[in-house]
Amino acid sequence: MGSENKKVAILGGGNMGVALAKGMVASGKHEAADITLTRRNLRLLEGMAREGYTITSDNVQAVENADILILSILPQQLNSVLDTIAESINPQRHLLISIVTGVTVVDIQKRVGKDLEVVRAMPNTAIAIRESMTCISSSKASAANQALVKEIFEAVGETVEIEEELMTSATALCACGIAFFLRSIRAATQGGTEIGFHAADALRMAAQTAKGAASLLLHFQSHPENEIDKVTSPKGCTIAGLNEMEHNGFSSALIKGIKTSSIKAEQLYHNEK
Ligand SMILES: NC(=O)C1=CN([C@@H]2O[C@H](COP(=O)(O)OP(=O)(O)OC[C@H]3O[C@@H](n4cnc5c(N)ncnc54)[C@H](OP(=O)(O)O)[C@@H]3O)[C@@H](O)[C@H]2O)C=CC1
Ligand SMILES: O=C(O)[C@@H]1CCC=N1
Repeated sequence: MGSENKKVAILGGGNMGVALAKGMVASGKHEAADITLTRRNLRLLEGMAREGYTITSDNVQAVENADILILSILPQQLNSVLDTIAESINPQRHLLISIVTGVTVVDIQKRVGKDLEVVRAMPNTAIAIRESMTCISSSKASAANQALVKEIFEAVGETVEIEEELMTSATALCACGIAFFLRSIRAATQGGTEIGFHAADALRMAAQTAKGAASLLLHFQSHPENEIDKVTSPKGCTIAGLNEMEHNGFSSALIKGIKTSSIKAEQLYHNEK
């Protein structure tokens, strides 16, 4: 049975929970009526209810009505949610997918106290428009559940299967990465405004240029330097600007930021306990 016939409970209807639900329905493989979203402040999910999703503050009820459970709460909120739902989890029925940063499969299984199949997935906010890069670690799940999870996330973007040990690295590169690339577009916009464009025009121009740059790599499957070499004319303005950025630590700042995020991702849950 494919994921389209399954009832899904997304525990934690915040930024990612809502984006994931919208992406799943936009894929055409899921109906809003088959997806339940939970959060404590239900008022903030009223818009989703109007779109046909079931909303509730009752995590136990959501679990009892679902086949697939998706944990989308913050690491510091996890233990209390798992303690609430543990008794209602039926390992024969439920598959649990966790997108919670820095929490391992074993952490979840130990807290629930049952031999439950757990798959970790790390999507990013582009899941709302089905453009996520989702890293999945599902090697400990059955082949059927591995296929199910892949199907869910392939409907909302690209997927890659990775070792669980690399999950926090994937968080830094792909989930936090959305913010890093957006900040670079924001900075380009500020530069564009300083050299003569209205901010709104500069933003549109910078965003489409960034999209074109990423698309070149994906389309030609080429290395960034190959594409950069095509832009940098001898004695030209691109190499002058690029070198000025590098003298100011452009690549270094990005590399250091990604490493810092990866270390922090590892600590989010384990330092809380
Ligand atoms: N944001 C991102 O780009 C990404 C985030 N992640 C991970 O996904 C998870 C969710 O992140 P994000 O959506 O950004 O965080 P949010 O804070 O936006 O969402 C968390 C949600 O959980 C709800 N919540 C808290 N306690 C409970 C509870 N007891 N029962 C039900 N719902 C509860 C909160 O609502 P309320 O307070 O009303 O209960 C809130 O809406 C995190 O673990 C994060 O690390 C992963 C990939 C990308
Ligand atoms: O900043 C965070 O902790 C979360 C995890 C990945 C993206 N946002």
